[in-house]
Amino acid sequence: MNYFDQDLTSLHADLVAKKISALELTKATFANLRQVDPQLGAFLNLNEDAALKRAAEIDAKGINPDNVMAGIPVAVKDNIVTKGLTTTAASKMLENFVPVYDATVVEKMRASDAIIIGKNNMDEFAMGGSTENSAFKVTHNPWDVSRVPGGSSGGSAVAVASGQVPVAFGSDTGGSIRQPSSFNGVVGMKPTYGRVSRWGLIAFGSSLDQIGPITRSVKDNAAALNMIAGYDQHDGTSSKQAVPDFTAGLDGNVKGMKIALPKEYMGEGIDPKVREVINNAVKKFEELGATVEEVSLPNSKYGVSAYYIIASSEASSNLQRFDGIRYGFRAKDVKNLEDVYVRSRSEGFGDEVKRRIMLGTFSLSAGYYDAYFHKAGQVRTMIINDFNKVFEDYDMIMGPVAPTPAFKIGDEISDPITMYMNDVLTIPVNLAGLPGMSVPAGFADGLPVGLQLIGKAFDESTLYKAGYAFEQATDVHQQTPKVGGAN
Ligand SMILES: NC(=O)C[C@H](N)C(=O)O
Repeated sequence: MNYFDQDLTSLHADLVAKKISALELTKATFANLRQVDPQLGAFLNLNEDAALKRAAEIDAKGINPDNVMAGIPVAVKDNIVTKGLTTTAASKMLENFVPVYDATVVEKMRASDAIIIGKNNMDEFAMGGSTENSAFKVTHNPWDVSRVPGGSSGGSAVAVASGQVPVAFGSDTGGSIRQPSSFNGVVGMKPTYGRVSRWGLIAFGSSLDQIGPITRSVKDNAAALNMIAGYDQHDGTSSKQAVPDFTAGLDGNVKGMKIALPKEYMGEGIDPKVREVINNAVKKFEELGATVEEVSLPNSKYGVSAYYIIASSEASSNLQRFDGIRYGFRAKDVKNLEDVYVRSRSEGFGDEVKRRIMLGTFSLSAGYYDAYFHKAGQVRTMIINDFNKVFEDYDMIMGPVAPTPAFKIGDEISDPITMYMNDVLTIPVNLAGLPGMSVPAGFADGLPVGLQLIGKAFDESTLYKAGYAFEQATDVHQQTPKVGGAN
């Protein structure tokens, strides 16, 4: 069974009415996955035995009619630790790593009786925008298998887009949920920094990383965020802000909403076909009674440079723990201690990860710190100020997610700067810690294009409200990709 014709509401109704059991649903999910995923490669490892056992337990105790996630199969990006289930971050360094604890989000999934189906492919340690940096496999875009799925949460976005699971969880440091969601025609939310616990997320850029849901519809996305949001004593940066019900207020009404369209997001470097899709979305919002006005985020253009200094600096520190001693990959036939470090890290990490470690170590080193890391922090403040100024007058910002639709596998991987520029429109949102969502907006030459909605801190609700209204007014989200509908 694929999930193209079902959403969480209808699945939940069927489970409660016992039209299908959680066990039958789980079995059907694996049966379909075995047909579909060999063509796509969204999963790195499956959790089949444990999932079937868990589904039977959930059936035995009964589906809670007030919990829409009960008995629902979900997929999890492979940088989110799962107790007893291999978690590799798509790195040779962690090829055989079986965590001894669950990430807080995974604990919440288990507490909600969601069923973890497996772990999704990604760029190694979440560094990349195409999933081509995985040490293990290539993931293909279900709309055109010669194209990348985006990244770094490419496997999670493909698992949902191809109808294999109704919900997947990714992480977003500079666009890693939103860009693959845009490339695959699904809904992806990067929540406000602090909204979701990072405990158990294998750290990349700790001041930027957030976990968020990927789904086929806005309402499903809101329900999935309900499950994972909230303060966690294990994550000092998680927020005590009250968590609203994100599915409330989805009424299709955006009359009077004031929306800002940054001119920098629609200018040079943006594929004209992407711009056309976004312009049509603007018209749709205006028809629905919102006002859309052009604004400026003048410092956006410095975002990519600042991000690759900040994120790489944080990564160089976070990845020090992979030293060949404590856990993870250790090189064979080593001569001495230094050889353990050097060879384990040289052989265990892929090229992009090494590039970031070197970049980060350089920008943190004495003599360069002020010129790079400190300066990048100042740029970050300017970007935050740009957003604050716009949000004095507007409820929400919108624009494209990425400058282009999905590109061909192999086309950009040898050119890091081109790859980094993919994130030019998503990175500022992470630097400012704001919520950002990709909603399917249309197609360019048969490839999905996402609309990015950016909100005030802790105002995911406005994004869901607007995204829902847009979704109801278009049929884009009902289209299905070439690969996925096996049975
Ligand atoms: N991790 C992310 O959010 C994606 C970004 N392309 C990066 O490589 O850093």
